[in-house]
Amino acid sequence: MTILETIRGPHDLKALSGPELGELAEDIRKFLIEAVARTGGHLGPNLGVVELSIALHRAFDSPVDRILWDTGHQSYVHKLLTGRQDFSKLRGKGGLSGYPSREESAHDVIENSHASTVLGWADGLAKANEVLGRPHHVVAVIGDGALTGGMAWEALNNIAAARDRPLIIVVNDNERSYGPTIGGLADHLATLRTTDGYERFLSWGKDVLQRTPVVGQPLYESLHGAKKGFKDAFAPQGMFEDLGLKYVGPVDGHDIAAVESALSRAKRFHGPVLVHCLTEKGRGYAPALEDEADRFHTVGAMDPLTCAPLAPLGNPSWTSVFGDEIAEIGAERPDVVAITAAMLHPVGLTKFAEAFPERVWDVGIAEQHAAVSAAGLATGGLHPVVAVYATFLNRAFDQLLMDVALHRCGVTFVLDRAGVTGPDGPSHNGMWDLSVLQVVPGLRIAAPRDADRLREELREAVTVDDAPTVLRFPKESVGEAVPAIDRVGAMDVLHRADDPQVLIVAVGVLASVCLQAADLLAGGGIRCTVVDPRWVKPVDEQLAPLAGRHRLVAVVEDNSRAGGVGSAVGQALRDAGVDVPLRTFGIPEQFLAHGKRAEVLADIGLTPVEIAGRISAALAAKAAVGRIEESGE
Ligand SMILES: Cc1ncc(C[n+]2csc(CCOP(=O)(O)OP(=O)(O)O)c2C)c(N)n1
Ligand SMILES: CC(=O)[C@@H](O)[C@H](O)COP(=O)(O)O
Ligand SMILES: [Mg+2]
Repeated sequence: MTILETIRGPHDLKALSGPELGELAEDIRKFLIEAVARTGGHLGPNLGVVELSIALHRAFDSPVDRILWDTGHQSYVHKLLTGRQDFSKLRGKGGLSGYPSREESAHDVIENSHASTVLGWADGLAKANEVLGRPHHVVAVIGDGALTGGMAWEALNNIAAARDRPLIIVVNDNERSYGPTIGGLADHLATLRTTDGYERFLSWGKDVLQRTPVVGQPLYESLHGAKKGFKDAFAPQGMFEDLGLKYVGPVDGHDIAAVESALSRAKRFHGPVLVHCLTEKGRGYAPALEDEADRFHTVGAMDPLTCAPLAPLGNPSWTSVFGDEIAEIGAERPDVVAITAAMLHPVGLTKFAEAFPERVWDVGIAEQHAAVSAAGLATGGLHPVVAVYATFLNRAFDQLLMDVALHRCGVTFVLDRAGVTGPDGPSHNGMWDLSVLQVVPGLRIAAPRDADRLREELREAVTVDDAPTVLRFPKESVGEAVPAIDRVGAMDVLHRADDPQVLIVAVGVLASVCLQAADLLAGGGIRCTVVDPRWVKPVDEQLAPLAGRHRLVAVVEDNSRAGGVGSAVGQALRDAGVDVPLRTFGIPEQFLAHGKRAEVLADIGLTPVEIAGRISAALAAKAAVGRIEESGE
């Protein structure tokens, strides 16, 4: 039996000796590499926090003390130490979540997994402790990447305002987000790292001087008294202390005893303390350490020895089609520039950045800044392409509305991972963009159905220089090309029948699902037209007259049913006085549990069989109403 297998909860850690703790850390690394290779997941970040997680659970009494993880992608070790060691279905349907989950454990508090929120949560929880007179600790673990987010700084400002309210911030500084963390903050953390020499000098001084007869002790005391002056002079590290936070560190985040001792010191301090821990992303696994791009931030299922993917590589990903095309556009258009919020490679900007390094900016985990600075770039005469995951655009809604759209800036937002994403669970589905963006005046949204349309619509988007444009596409591989047989307005007609009864409006990647549904319906004698509007906002002017020639309209979208394309089409029909019943097949208004994308789509009925069945039922219901009306019942 390994030591890890004996750990049922944090209390089991407390009795372990130093060597046993070292063995436990080894067990955990071995476990993580084997388990995450089987299922996929956030391997690099978790390998980096093994000792830190052990030390946290020894120094504090979770769940009475609250240990909070920013983003939560680095909580696997925390799970292992809090009674969750069945990783066989990690991120899969019915298995453990890839993030903290309140349903799974009382030790988990935050599960939103959008970065930079932990300090706000900690501030609130610490205030609640104060008001309710609870003596418990609140500990927030935040990465150097997450610390680049504006929300973290709003929280720091508040935390620093109460100098006697205890709150412990652990900065897990591995010098990376996906790639190296950038900007002034990263530079400042780098400066703090160099104070290591100063700390060692101090402890050497303490040893030597305290042992020196007569003059030693007074000399040490005056040296210690002058500590702040020394630090400022030799190793400027004032920012956190100037803000009003006690700074402890830097601490070797892989030395359990050192981290535990720093945390114990922090616990005794009756105010906000920041403990700066230095860790290595991917620690202990050579392939991760050799991966310069992102240190195995996330991996798919793979062979742990060769790192070869377990699933065969299919068609290229949507991301890579975008990445190739934007690089080509960049070569033709010197005014096209790109912005990423700390995700250069995952959003497909690698080629563009290699070709035009001076025309791409990584702004950190700062989607709001990405949008506003894009407005500035556009006003300055460039055409910015802001590439983010759909779910993270939520952060920048106000900036898109007020800075980009109100100012009529030509900015293209490229939303990867739109629709159901799957294994990352409720926080990562990009299922709200088509709803929240409907209200933005002047905005145009394209939802390509295949790779050719992605290229075509991206090129159309970057020609719009007086309004924002959005392009959205899902995770994973592009399917086969779906050819158009005709055009109506700017819409592609994908399927047509004589004397059609049902108009199916297929949004983006769901076009092929709609065509299969139309085939099934044809088998039952129901004749359909299937169109892909290509640009789903604004609604094409030809859609209402086309709808008027059918008995039922079905809008199929990989987005919340509330307020998406279905709602916009319904509004357009009403405005045009077209009285045809409309059904929207989209994502129900709920947070979707993790699982494979295909499983989640099946669970919510976005499959050809379900859609065909429901269209057929809707048509039958309409016919029944018609018969009742005719007979005057
Ligand atoms: C608002 C938001 N934007 C982007 C992301 C995607 N993302 C997840 S982890 C990560 C990097 C985090 O870096 P850091 O906080 O230093 O943690 P590390 O992985 O290095 O431990 C990013 C950009 C996110 N989760 N939330
Ligand atoms: C935590 C986070 O937000 C990212 O790491 C995300 O999990 C990556 O998702 P993909 O694996 O789809 O790139
Ligand atoms: Mg980091």
